[in-house]
Amino acid sequence: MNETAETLLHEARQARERAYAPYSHFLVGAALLTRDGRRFDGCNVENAAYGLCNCAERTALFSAIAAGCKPGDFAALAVTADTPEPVSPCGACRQVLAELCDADMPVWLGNLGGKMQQTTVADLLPGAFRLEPRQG
Ligand SMILES: O=c1ccn([C@H]2C[C@H](O)[C@@H](CO)O2)c(=O)[nH]1
Ligand SMILES: [Zn+2]
Repeated sequence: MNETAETLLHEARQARERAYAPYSHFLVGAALLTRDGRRFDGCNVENAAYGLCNCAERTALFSAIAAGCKPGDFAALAVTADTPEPVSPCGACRQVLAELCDADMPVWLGNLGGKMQQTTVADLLPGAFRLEPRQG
């Protein structure tokens, strides 16, 4: 595992501890790195109206956008949860990743046991729907 992946997964694990998940009790953390070296963390935030639950990945991406980042500004994302295998992002997050991140952006998926799987945005959602095509 490279140093950036290790650092980002460590931050994702810390962000996971801030998850608000009283309904599923499934805590997830994410850490997003921008090309200019900034970091944005995310955790899942649930709601009694279950459809409003927001995943860790989207929390990180949306807070980066809210801070002024633009699509394509991102270099890598790490996500972790307490799963037997590296956590697998949901379809909604894959769609948001496909819109905001470059197709070849690395995504590091981890678990608390230290397993790690490297993938990319395009591998997570091949043939993603887009109104304005980006590469991939
Ligand atoms: O990759 C994932 C998968 C699930 N969740 C959240 C959504 C919900 O709060 C809880 C159970 O699905 O986990 C994430 O944050 N990221
Ligand atoms: Zn999701």
